[in-house]
Amino acid sequence: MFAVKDLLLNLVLSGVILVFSRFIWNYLRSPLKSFPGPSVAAFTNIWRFQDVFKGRCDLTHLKLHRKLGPAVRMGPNVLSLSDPKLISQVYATKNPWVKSDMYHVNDSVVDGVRLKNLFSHQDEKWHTTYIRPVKGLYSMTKVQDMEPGVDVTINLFMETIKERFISTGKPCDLSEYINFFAWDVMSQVTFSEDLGVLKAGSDHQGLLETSSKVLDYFASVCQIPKLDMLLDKNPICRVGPPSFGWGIGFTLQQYQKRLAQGRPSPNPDFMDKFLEAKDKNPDVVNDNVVIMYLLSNVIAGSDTTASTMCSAAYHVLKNPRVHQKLCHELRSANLSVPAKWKEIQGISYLDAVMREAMRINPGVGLLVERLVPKGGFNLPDGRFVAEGTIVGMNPWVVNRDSAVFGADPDSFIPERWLQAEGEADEEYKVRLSKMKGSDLTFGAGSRACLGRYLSELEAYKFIATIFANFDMELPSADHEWKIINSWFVRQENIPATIKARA
Ligand code: HEM
Repeated sequence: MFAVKDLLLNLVLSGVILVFSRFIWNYLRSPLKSFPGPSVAAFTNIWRFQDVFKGRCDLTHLKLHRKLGPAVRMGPNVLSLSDPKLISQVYATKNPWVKSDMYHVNDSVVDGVRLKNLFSHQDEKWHTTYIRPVKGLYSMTKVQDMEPGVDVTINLFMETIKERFISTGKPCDLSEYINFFAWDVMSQVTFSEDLGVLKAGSDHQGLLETSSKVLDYFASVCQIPKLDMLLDKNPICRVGPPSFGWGIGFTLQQYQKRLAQGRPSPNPDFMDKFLEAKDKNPDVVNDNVVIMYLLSNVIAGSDTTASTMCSAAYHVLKNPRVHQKLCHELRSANLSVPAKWKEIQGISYLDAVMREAMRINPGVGLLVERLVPKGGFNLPDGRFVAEGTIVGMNPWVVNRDSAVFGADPDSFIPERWLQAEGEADEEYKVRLSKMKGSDLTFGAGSRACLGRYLSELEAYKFIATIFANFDMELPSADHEWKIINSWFVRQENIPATIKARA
């Protein structure tokens, strides 16, 4: 009996000694000892794991940078940077720095085979090969082909709101309904069929909930990517988040239906365009690659765009001055319902509101990590960062740099995007271009967001249409929403009373 007890005690003690030795080894080996940061972060990545797990690491990152300067150690080998001047170096277009191992966690395993995707692949050659056949489909000009699909879903949203909330007087949680809209619209433009969440008024298939759980897992575990091998990618016993089973099943079903019924679909959609890409590039695009393209639309493009639209709706409703001005601009433009993309181009206040909504609440909220290449590099202040160090910038930190974005960067002030009274044309041009070039909402360089213009088309049209047609109000001036940052940033609790426009 005593022997077993002693053995267990010895095992526990050895484990503790091993873990502490590892921490000390991490510290001694760390190339970042001279950089400031939380002391525990010099020994272990567990510090950043727990910080992300709590769901507001953007606040921690912002606080640390404001206190400690533009380079903060977040782990034994992880450095967070905040100087927007470094964007073009860390996220270069030519000879891009490789993505760190955090992205491995985003791979999926099907029948024992690890499947990578456009977002997670670290190999730039692979990435270039597979993005080339479809990249052109996401230009601002080409995404306008998808406008009819966006319109179908905006109409459905308007009808649903009238039926469930305007006619009953019940408050509508915009965070929920904007998410339903965002998932349905991305499915509509991808497959010409929505997911049915708006119609049901609920996440009846559990797809949105699964997405949140997958993201919660990704965000924390990618801070210590090796953990993934013990959890989700464990070959013996998987201990991971729920899988996207229903979403994958829906995608396969839609794909098989399209192959059986023939093309094209009545409205242009991405599935037709991906099938055209398959015809033109048979050596690169096969059925599995088409499925990868289809899934990346829905999975990468729904939560992120919902986050932007929630941010715009919430901040406008919280700021009566902005609310009044936006409604005035939109309503005097006599827009169609839904508002057409071409009609809203000249409404500079709408553009300012949307840019500010993204600046203050970018849809991605962790460090966007890269590996420092051979030879290392010097920070603008001369400090050296060695090759192999993981560096990253958090859009939530960079987007609040007052040297670029002006005074009061934590406040929602759309006017910062407009020409100020007395500001010369040239001065404004330079200031605006600096702000646009420093905004990290959609990432930057060779791995910048593929869906940026699609997302903007959808979000601008949606916000223009609802504010032009509905009078909305939060329950009180001091009402606060809830933000959860787990790579993608989601929001909860935006209850609004909605009436048809007076
Ligand atoms: C407001 C909405 C969106 C935001 C804030 C956003 C943000 C981002 C960011 C920051 C990255 C770079 C990640 C990195 O460097 O690690 C990215 C990449 C990506 N996004 Fe988006 N995104 C949005 C909408 C979309 C949409 C609508 C789609 C698809 C239709 C999409 C598809 C992708 C893909 C495929 C990548 C990987 C690109 C690559 O590595 O080449 N995103 N996104």
